[in-house]
Amino acid sequence: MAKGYVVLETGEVFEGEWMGKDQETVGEVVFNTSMTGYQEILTDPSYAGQIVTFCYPLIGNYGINAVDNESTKLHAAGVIVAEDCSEPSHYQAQGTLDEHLQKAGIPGLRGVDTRSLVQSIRQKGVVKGWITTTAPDTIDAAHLEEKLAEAKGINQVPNVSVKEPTVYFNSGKHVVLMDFGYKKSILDALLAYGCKVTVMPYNTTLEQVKELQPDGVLLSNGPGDPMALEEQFVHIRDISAAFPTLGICLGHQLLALAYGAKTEKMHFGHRGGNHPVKELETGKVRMTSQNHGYVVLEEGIEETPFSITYLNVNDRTVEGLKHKALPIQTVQFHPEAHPGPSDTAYVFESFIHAMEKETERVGEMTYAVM
Ligand SMILES: NC(=O)CC[C@H](N)C(=O)O
Repeated sequence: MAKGYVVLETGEVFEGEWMGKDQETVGEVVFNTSMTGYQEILTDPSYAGQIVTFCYPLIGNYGINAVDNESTKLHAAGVIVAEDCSEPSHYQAQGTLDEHLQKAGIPGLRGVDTRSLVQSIRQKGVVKGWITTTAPDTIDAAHLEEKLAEAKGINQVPNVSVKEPTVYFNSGKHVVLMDFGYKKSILDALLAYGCKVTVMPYNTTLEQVKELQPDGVLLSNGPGDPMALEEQFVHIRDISAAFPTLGICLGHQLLALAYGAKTEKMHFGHRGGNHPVKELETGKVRMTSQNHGYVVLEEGIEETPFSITYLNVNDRTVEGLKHKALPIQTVQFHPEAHPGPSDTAYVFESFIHAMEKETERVGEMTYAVM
């Protein structure tokens, strides 16, 4: 098997064996600590343009199946694993990770010292990397810089968002799902609660949402820097002021920014299935699924109409917000899980409840006028 290398922006080189598509790649090198869920992670549009390093030492052991996709394609730019299992064992398995990467056109490396690679990212922060077969001793700084400049930019949302509205019919509350790169599990969670869902492009305006007469709006997860979507902030603010709103991950960051909060890039982000968050109202700690590289800053929240609902137990970063007057709630973590624990699935219930309360409130107002 051909040798391959991941060459980091810092000049560090990690060696491995080539797997997947026979084609070089560049992207931001991030790591995920989940023990399982590699298929969901690689198909999550939030990873568009990133090279995902799996911390868990054995990946691919239950193969790739037809049910765990979070979207219709693999979005990660590359994959790095310590050991890749070539003989998966699972009743649903339809192939190996390697085969799947080849078909999807995604390159990867196996046999990499992922512990050292992750330690380096933890120390120096996320950096860009280049997966290549070029012998590292022939690469000079200018060549590396030129290659890394090919990495996709921080605004991948227009590439992953739907272009046309898509409706999923059901009998319950009607939710507009603003698609910044939504995970299928978010749609599935809404459908499981009986919601009718209209998936709308990321740049939908208040007028367009109003025409659909929804009961609520959900702003999805998605790739890149939330500040790259600055021109949408005014629309996001208008939409969220008009309907009960839930923001998840990128959706949370966008809502916070739309109301005047600030975000920053984290040193190496939160990506994994066991991030503890504390609900401030109850003091309860819950395990959450996470995947983000940016974070809403606590400083400055008091100048916005939001209060903080959740904090990360490990680093005290903001994990959730609630508008003080309007039915707007946001979470940085992923209540839909996939992969990871579903301890916070109740967030969807609370959103349904907010839509029901709003229907009641509007009903009472109509009754009072009559
Ligand atoms: N999963 C997400 O929505 C990620 C949000 C954003 N792209 C970040 O990395 O912080």
